Amino acid sequence: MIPQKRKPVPEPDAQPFSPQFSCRATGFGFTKMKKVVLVTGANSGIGLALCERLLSHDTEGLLLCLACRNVQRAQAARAALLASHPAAQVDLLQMDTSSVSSVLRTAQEVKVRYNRLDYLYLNAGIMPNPEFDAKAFFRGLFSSKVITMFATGDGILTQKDGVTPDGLQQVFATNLFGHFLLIRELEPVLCQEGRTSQLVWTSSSNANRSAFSLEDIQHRRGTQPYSSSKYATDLLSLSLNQHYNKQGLYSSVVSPGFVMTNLTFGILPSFPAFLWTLLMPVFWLIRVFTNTFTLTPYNGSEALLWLFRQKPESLDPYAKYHSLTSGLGNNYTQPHKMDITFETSESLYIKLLQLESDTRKKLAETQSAGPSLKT
Ligand SMILES: NC(=O)C1=CN([C@@H]2O[C@H](COP(=O)(O)OP(=O)(O)OC[C@H]3O[C@@H](n4cnc5c(N)ncnc54)[C@H](OP(=O)(O)O)[C@@H]3O)[C@@H](O)[C@H]2O)C=CC1
Ligand SMILES: CC(C)CCC[C@@H](C)[C@H]1CC[C@H]2C3=C(CC[C@]12C)[C@@]1(C)CCC(=O)C[C@@H]1CC3
Repeated sequence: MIPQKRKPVPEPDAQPFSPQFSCRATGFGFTKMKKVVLVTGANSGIGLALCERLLSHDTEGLLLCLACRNVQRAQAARAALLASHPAAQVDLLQMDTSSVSSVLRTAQEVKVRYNRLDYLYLNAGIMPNPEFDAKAFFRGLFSSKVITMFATGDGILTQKDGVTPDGLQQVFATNLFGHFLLIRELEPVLCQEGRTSQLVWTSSSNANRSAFSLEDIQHRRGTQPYSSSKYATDLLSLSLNQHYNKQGLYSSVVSPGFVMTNLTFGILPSFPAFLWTLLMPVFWLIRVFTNTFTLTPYNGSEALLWLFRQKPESLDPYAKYHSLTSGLGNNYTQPHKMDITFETSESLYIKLLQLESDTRKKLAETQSAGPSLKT
């Protein structure tokens, strides 16, 4: 785990039944309990902007935990957050969402460190080896689908996926399955009597039913693993609500819009970052026609922050909450019904439970075989 200096602030309450905003007695009188918020992929882009905005919203009432795969980048993000919010408590965890053992180890550490988890932002994500279809893009520019194309990226992007050392498809493992395992492992801290917890997924407008198949949930055979993983995210969120709402756990999905981050810079690799910046006036113009061009991580994190402020019971499990920015640059959040069915979400859930069980068995076998048998 990442070494860090911890500030002498009170630990969250040890009582599982204590309400979210309760006070507890300490040697120095009564102290308001901190809400514990964990964000995956928090060291850059939308995740980092969210952390910044959460701390601006409530510096002292939150215990923010950044779960990142790269220790140096995580430490840099923590330093940046503390520079603007010196009174904040920001912890670090090393976690690679694409690795089963890393997720299980991190979950264990979370359970040891914190005995409550109020918000879990499932934000880490990748779009590896993207291929931009310039021909389809120019055809799209002169078609009736031009606005949809700019809002969703539909029809102009494909990716080449890889396989993880656990034998899972890279995009599926990183964007969806690692997060699913994390939730399952964290059940004891997420589902506590007398308290609600929220899961917030960074999904995408690129989630598309046509890219997803229940017969191939990992998208081994297609060329749109990213779109498939985000559609699966939408389905999974619905089934998590079905299975966990009665235990006080609620799940929602967000579409941050089109945001310029490391992920999107990778789409046109021959296009250096400064050229994207030069295109800003073009993007501002496009924003007049589609409010999905949020462009900055700050704007893109709007719906993620909005959900933080909502009562989870009031949220619609069939809605995707979109971060939107108007032509004049004003941010707002709007729910849109998702193109998903209850039956498909349940079928996916069953398949994920089966994969979880297979993966755990495989890991146990590898571990019992001992390190000498590992390649
Ligand atoms: N940018 C956009 O237009 C949109 C983005 N999204 C989604 O937003 C989320 C955040 O992406 P964004 O901010 O754009 O891009 P960034 O690349 O800036 O952020 C992605 C974050 O995920 C982390 N990450 C990647 N792989 C892993 C892994 N295996 N384990 C742990 N962390 C990992 C990255 O860490 P590291 O720095 O080490 O790579 C990084 O912190 C993603 O889920 C993405 O799909 C959705 C719609 C639009
Ligand atoms: C003038 C040209 C260089 C403009 C090129 C624009 C496209 C590269 C982008 C238009 C819509 C964008 C988009 C995404 C990526 C970049 C675009 C295709 C996403 C697919 C990125 C990841 C997501 O999750 C959703 C985004 C939707 C819009």
